[in-house]
Parts: sequence; C-alpha cells; structure tokens
Amino acid sequence: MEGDSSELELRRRELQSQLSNVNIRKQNAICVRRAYKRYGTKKNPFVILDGLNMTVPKGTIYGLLGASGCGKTTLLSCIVGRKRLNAGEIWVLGGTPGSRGSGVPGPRIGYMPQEIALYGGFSIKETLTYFGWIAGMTDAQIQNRLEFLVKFLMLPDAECMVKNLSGGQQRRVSLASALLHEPELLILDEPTVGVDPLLRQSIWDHLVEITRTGHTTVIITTHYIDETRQAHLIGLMRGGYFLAEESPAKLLRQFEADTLEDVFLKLSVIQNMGRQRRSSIAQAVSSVVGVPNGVVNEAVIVDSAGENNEISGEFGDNISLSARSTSRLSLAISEDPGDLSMSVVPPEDTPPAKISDYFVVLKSNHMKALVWKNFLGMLRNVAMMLFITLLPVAQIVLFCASIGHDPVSLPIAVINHESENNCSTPLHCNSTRLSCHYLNYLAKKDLVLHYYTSEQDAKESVRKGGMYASIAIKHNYSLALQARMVDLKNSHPWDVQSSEIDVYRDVSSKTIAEFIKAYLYDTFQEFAQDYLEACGYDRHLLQYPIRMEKPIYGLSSPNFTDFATPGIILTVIFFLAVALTSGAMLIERNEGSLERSLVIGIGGVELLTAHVICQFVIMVIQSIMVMVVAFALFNMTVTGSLVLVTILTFMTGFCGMCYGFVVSCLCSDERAATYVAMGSFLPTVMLCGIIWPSEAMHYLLRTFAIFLPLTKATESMRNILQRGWDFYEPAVYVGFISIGTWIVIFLTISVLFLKFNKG
Ligand SMILES: Nc1ncnc2c1ncn2[C@@H]1O[C@H](COP(=O)(O)OP(=O)(O)OP(=O)(O)O)[C@@H](O)[C@H]1O
Repeated sequence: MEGDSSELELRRRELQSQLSNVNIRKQNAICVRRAYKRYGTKKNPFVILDGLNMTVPKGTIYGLLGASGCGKTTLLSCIVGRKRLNAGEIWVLGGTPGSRGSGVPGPRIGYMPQEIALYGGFSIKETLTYFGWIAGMTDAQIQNRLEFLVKFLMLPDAECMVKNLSGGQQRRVSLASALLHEPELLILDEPTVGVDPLLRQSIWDHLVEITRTGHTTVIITTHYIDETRQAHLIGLMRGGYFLAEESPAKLLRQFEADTLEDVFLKLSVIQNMGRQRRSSIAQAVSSVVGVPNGVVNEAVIVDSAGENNEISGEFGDNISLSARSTSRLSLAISEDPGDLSMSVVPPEDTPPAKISDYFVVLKSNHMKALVWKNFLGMLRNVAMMLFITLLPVAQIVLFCASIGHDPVSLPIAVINHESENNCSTPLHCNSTRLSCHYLNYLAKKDLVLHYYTSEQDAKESVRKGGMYASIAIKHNYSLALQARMVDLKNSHPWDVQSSEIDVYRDVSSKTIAEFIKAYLYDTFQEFAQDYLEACGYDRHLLQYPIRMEKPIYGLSSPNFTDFATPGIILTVIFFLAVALTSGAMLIERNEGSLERSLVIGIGGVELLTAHVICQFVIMVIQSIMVMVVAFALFNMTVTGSLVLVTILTFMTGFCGMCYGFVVSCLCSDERAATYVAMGSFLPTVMLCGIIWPSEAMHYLLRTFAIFLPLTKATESMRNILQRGWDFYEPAVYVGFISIGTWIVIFLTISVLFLKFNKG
C-alpha cells in the first residue's frame, strides 16, 4: 500500500512543473520539461514522449539521436509549434511556441523537415526567394546567400527546377532553405541523408562554424549516430525519454566506448533491464553490458552540488548522466524526486498586447511571397489552369445546349382507317378527310409519324420501344366529327365514339409522355378552331374559357432553361471553387511545404488570404465567361440588374472557396476531399431548388433546404433575372445575406482550424 502511494506521488510529481525562471529560460535556446505526447485515443494511447526533459543551451549543436520511430520528429514538431504536447512545457528562445511575442513560429527558426517539403515546380532560386521573402530578406541579401549556399552545398545551377533534381540534391535545397536567413535556431531533421561523406563533413564544419559565436543554436537528428561526435551535446532518446543528455566526448569516456553506437547500445540495455529500482538493477546490468564501474552509480546519484541550473535528466526508471556545467553548457541532473520543486512555473514574459496586434494579421512580406508563389504555381501549370478556367464555361454551354428544350422528332405510329395520308387540298367545312388534315398539323409539331396498316403492328411498335405512342383514327372520323361539332346537342353516341382518336402511349418517360399529350391536345385545338372558322363559326367557341393574359413576370411560353440556369451557374461556380481551393491547399499541405511556411512564420489568415487573392482572380474570370455565354450566347432571360447578378455570382464563388478551405482542413488527402465535395454536390443540386421547384419537396426537407448556401441565392438570382427585382426586395437581399453568412461561417471554421489544429 505504502509502495503504491509513493509510486503515485512519484508520477504526480513527474507531471509537475519544475523550478524554472525567466533567466534560465532565456539562457537556453530550448527547454522541454516533462513532455508527454501521445497519438491515438486516451483509452488506447500510443505514447511517444513520456515525461521527456531536454535542455539545449544557446550556441550549441545538439544531436538528437534515437532509433527510427522513437519520436524525434514528433518532438521537433512540438518544439517548432506545429504539434502540441498533451502535457508538459516547452520554451523556445525564451517563449512558448505560438505565444505572442515569442517569435516562434517565425524567422528566428530555420526548419528543415524530414520530407523534402519544397515546391517541385519551382527553381532553386525561386524556392530560396520565396523563403527569403517570408523571412524578411531583401533581394540582394537573398542573392548573396543563394550564391554562397549553391556553392557550399554543391547544388546545380540555381535555375534548375527542384523536381528535376536528385533526391540528395533536393534535400540539400531543403537544407539551403533552412540555412538561408541565418536563423537563431536551426532545426534540421536528418539533413545528411543521401549526402556524400565529404559534403556531410563540410555541413558539420559549417554548423560548428555558425555556432562558434554563440548566436546560433542547432538541433540535428540523424541516424548516423557517430557523425554527432562534433555536436556539443547529444540526447539519446528511447522509450519516450532521454537515456542520456551529455557531450559525446564525456559519454565515450564514461562508457569506455569507441563509438557512440556502443554507448547507445549500453544505455539501451541498461534501460531495458532497469525497470525496477535502479540502484540494485543498474549495478548488476553494468557488468553484463560492460558499463564501467561508477557510471551507473553516477547516473543515479543526485547532483548534490545543487547548482541553480535547469534539470534535464530523467528520474524514475530513466538513467541519465550528470552533465555539470561546461564552458557553454549549463546542465545539471537531479533524479531524486524529493529534490523536485513543486513551485509553479513563472508566467511568460510576453510583451503587453497592442491593439494593432489584433488587427495587423497580414505582413506585407508574407503576402508578397505567398501571392507570388501561388501565381507562379499557376503559371507553371498553364494547361491545367486553362482547363480549370474554361471548365465552367464548357459546363454551362453543355447545360444550355442540352437541358430544358422541348423534345423533338418523337416517333409516333399512326393507323388512319379513314383516308390516305395525302391531303393537299385546303381544309374546308365539308371535307371528308379531316383525319388527314389533323395529322398534317401534328407533323408540323415535329412529331415523326410512321404509318401502319394494322393496329396490332402499330401497338407492337410501341411495345418494342420503337415508338412513343400509337394513334388510331376510325374510318368514318370526318362525318362523325362534323356531326359532333355542328350539332352538339343532338350528336349520336355513335358519332361521339367514332370521332374519338385512340392513343396508346408509352408513359415510362413522364416528360416525353406529357409532351406528346400536350402536342396532341394543342394541335387538335388549333386544327378544330381552323375547321370551325372554315365552317363559318367563331373560332373562340373552341377555346378554353380561361384567358391567359400576358404574364406579369417571365415569358409567355416559359422554358425550363430559364428556370434552372441561375441555380446551375451558381452551383458550377461554387463547386469549381471548392475543387480548386481544396485541391491547392491539400497539395500544399501534403507536399510538406505548408508546414515549412507555417514554421517560418506564415499565419493561417495570411495563407487563406493569399489563396483567396489568387483564386478569386480565376473565379472572376470563370464567372464573367459563364455569364457571357449564358446571357449573350444562349439568350437567357435577363430583366434585372446584371451588376447584382455578377456580385451574387462572385459571392457564391467566394463562398465555394471558403468551403474548399474547410474541406481541405477536414480531409487528409485529395481522395477524401473529393468524396466530401462530391457528397455535398448532389444534395445541393437536389435540395436547393436548382432543377426542381422546392415547393415540390417534403416540407421538412424544404425547411432544412432554406439554410443551405445555394437555396436563397438561387431564388435571389431568379428574382433578379426573371422578375427584374431590385436589391431592396426581401426575396433578393435574403440571398445575399444567406451566402454572406455562409462565407463568414466557413471562413471562421477554416481560420480556427488552422490556428488550433496542431496535430
Ligand atoms: N500523426 C500521427 N498519428 C499517429 N502516429 C504517428 C503520427 N505521427 C507519427 N506517429 C508515430 O509516432 C512514432 C514516432 O514518429 P516520429 O516520426 O516522431 O519518429 P522519428 O523518431 O522521427 O522516426 P524516424 O527517425 O524514422 O524519422 C512512430 O511510430 C510513428 O508511426
């Protein structure tokens, strides 16, 4: 029981902040205290950092060593502020990463991630120009450094495209990008992979050189353990914490080893076996792995000198070595839990916030670099950009040319038992070939009449799908029709029956069946009115006693294209903006270049703004071309303000871009983004009243659809185009308000996501 509670107390203390003060924080380039980081869930955690402490004094080269997958990159990501610890503290250059005034992320750091993380379509010079501008360098400074780095890192011509370089050359460009602005803190994740030994040596010499003055600090990870002999300090990482944090020379001496690999091996074995009380186990282990006497003891001995230094070693099961002050290093070890101060870490010495801090979120040098980079990226992909720009035009052309027109050339089977199908004589009151005249009227309606001799065959042709309908006219049709029309009151049932035309339709296609029905009715009315007139009657007698006056809004014969085009224009512009933006953001993120830009100080808002600027240009071109095609080429009805229509279209495109940002934030790759975009496309088209009136929807869906981005915007555009309404009509301005609200929502989500999501 007592053992349990002391164990608990020990764990509790491990998670407590240790004594620290502002001076010590400032003295060291990096202090990591009790860092705990896990991936996975709380219930099923994959612990990467488990109470890790690290101290990197200013002006040192710190070699971060450990087996593949031990968490080096994760630790570095936390240090540069790209990932958050689950518990523990990190101070970098005197501040906590991400806090105002800390300068981290920012140009004080030079970060070379493990991946190449460069724009393949840029030349070496363009790459360095981009990072140089972000770091606030002038063109002349960039040129100077470029010349030096190309020579020093043995890079090919600066005009060479990064994508055409070998893997090793690309890594060197990546290193050059980190070294370019001579930052205070260089964080290099495996910079020497794929580099020949000669160059590797000169890179190390360069690192030694730049740290000599004490103004530059370097953290370097590598798998080649022995190349870190030139480091001032190495941290050997295993199992989520450091086995040792010490100068290489001292480690070699204390372990009486020839190589650092041997030291690492010995420490690893000690760690494996030292999961119980170290004092008993460690001593036993030392004989097994040949650890010199005294080393293990020294590792567990409290640094009784009690120097007022930071604690960088581990306690508990961890074995660390004492690293008392060297000329520049100021490390000390304390492993006795009793020695731990429980005092709270003093507050950050963050400068007081100025009002302008909250408004000036766009730095001119950052915006210049980002916008230039985005446009350059577009120019390097002219074919793709042309395709993207013309795509909406092609879609609107296809829509206007294919959707909404009346069907023509519908094949109809005809059996006319009354007369031959040749009646060139004009229609007159005593005609005995009225059926033939009626069929002539029908033929003018673009129905293609196919004459049959047997009713059975005609019906069979419909059954087989060759015809949409079969029309059968009886042999005494004309006489029966005359009798029926001239003497309505006394017509014989036989006349009524014989004057009827039997129609057998295929109604599997509702639209075509309705069109055929309308053609037959309308044509008959026209034919019958002409016939009445020929007999001396008023043709209006045969008209519906309902008069359709000139419409207040819209055309006398409205067409579906006019109804659907506003929604289609907005949908096309919206979803192409989604695709363009989410694609651009995901490519940037997955290439790793985004990570790098963020570490060097680019903010989420700047990133979004730069994409907005570049893609807004494309969207404006797309929108204008789409409107020209729809209104000028296809004569879509326009009765209202084209300025309002244009603004609404731009806003919709902008809303699509913002939605694209959200999609790219939520999705890890292009495939997931495609699914999300596709998954939202069809519901939008179905629910927003774009191709079918929302009045026909289930009332619950209809209520829900009101809140979708394109519902009110589409209605608003229809009202402007076809009713000619002005902005002050509620049915118009509500569309603007709705799309504006969605822009704010999507933008807020994106900005918050970029700000707070750090893995
Ligand atoms: N986002 C993540 N989600 C889940 N697990 C992750 C994530 N990132 C890294 N890991 C895991 O965390 C562990 C540590 O990864 P990390 O990249 O930090 O190791 P490393 O020491 O840098 O390895 P290497 O030397 O091979 O680069 C690995 O097992 C890795 O699979």
